Amino acid sequence: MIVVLLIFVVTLLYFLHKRTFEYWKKRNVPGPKPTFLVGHIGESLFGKKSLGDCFSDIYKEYEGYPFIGVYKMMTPCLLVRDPEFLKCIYVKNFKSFMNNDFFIDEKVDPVMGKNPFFSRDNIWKERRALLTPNFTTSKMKTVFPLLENVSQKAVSYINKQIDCGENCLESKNLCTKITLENVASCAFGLEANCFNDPNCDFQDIANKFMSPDKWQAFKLIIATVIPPLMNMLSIRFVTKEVTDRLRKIVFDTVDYREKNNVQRPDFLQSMMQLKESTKDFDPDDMVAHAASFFVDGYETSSIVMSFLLYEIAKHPEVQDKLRQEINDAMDGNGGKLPYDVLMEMEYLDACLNESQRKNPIAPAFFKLCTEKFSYKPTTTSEFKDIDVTVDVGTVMVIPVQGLFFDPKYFDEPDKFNPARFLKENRKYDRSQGVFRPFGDGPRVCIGQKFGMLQIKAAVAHTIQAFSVSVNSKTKEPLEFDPWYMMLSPKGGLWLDFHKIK
Ligand code: HEM
Repeated sequence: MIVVLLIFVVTLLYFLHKRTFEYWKKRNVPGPKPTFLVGHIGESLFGKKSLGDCFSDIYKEYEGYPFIGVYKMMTPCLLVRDPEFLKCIYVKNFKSFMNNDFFIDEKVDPVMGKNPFFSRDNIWKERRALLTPNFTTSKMKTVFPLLENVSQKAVSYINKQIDCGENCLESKNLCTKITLENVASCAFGLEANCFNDPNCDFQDIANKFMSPDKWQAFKLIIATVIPPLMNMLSIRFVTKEVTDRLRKIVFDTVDYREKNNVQRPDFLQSMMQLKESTKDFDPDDMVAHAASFFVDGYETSSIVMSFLLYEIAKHPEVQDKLRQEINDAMDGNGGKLPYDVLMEMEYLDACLNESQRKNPIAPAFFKLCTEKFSYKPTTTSEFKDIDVTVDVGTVMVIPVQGLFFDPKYFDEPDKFNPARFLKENRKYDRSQGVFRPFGDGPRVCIGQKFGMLQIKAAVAHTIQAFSVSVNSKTKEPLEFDPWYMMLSPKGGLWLDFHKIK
């Protein structure tokens, strides 16, 4: 009996495998041979490679092809190499690709479920429209003094560490303190106290939310690889404990402001106004959006900032040039770095771009096809002349890491070379617009301005005050934790700080 059952199961699996993995073959789309059940991401599922590396390797192998048929376990996905096709996905034919291949039901996870990143269709449109006014240039100018204040506190914190004989700090740890202080101040109008108390409330919430522990990493893998399982198994990104703590922070602060008639130029104030002026915007929406701002605002920016400091530390010639630009800007502005001046610092901008190119925090994105779409490379394109029709429900893989390290678009891609992003070198630019660290089109990162501003402010003040070098505790060449969906270097990025006299 058992043998018969076994033969039945094996036969069933064989036909399932054959049917699933013939999807691209039937459509004449080229691609590597998939592995039983795991498709092309087996090495990532077993922790041997990151998901970004899996797709980047396929990207390299299929040089000259505009797209490649791959499988995320048993889900057919189209990995897109052609920059023209990418433009269609992000901008030109946005209607066909408007959803991310991530979805969190707000009934399961009331904080992340209301985040635009995890929302779909018209609900996404409504939420995006509601939040957009909080991220305009004029809003950034309003919150800038709050960010400047935190940057100065970061400098005092590093100074204090040095005075206590501690020159060596872990970059991500330092940058998380900075971004947590920023979002606590800009989202809730509170001081997080991360520089004085390593166990402060916000740091504790952050540790529970996003620390690359195995369970949180596993949740991210499920959300990326089999998104529907998150809802089927009622898995929450933000645990009930963290949600309740964030809710208490928001309600206590709102209560205090209402009783004391306090007005502050921050995100929470905007949410309070929305509660008053918008039908169907209830206190839970206010909590979810303020909490989302907190969650989105600190982690991505702290990873980007930590790599920028590391690259600057590793390249003394870049550091000298950057410090010169900062000092010149400060000299011309009474020892200060006002918003407009910071925004015009070209070399700082180039360093940030180059660091994001070399260390992309999201090495692959996934978009969902929502309306049938056909693509054929143009006759002038350098890609092979093959076409494809993408059906509704197909997952599109944007191989960010593959594109950012392709020598066709970036000379000597392994080299940290900020000069490639300077205006004077634009005439040599061959990148065909593939550099999109914040995405593009209607779904571009809503917090791009805020993220860049907080990184630039903190890095400029730090580099002005300290010379930075890499400490031997950093394990080089860097190796990344394959379980963590964003970039997490094993052992951390340890940097030495020395006061500039
Ligand atoms: C340097 C830091 C950051 C990076 C590299 C980054 C990157 C990204 C990327 C790649 C996307 C996806 C874009 C797409 O789907 O095409 C995204 C979406 C998003 N980001 Fe950011 N982000 C950063 C900072 C922030 C900050 C500071 C906030 C808010 C305070 C934020 C809020 C969001 C939201 C809400 C979305 C979803 C937008 C939508 O789907 O409409 N991000 N981000």
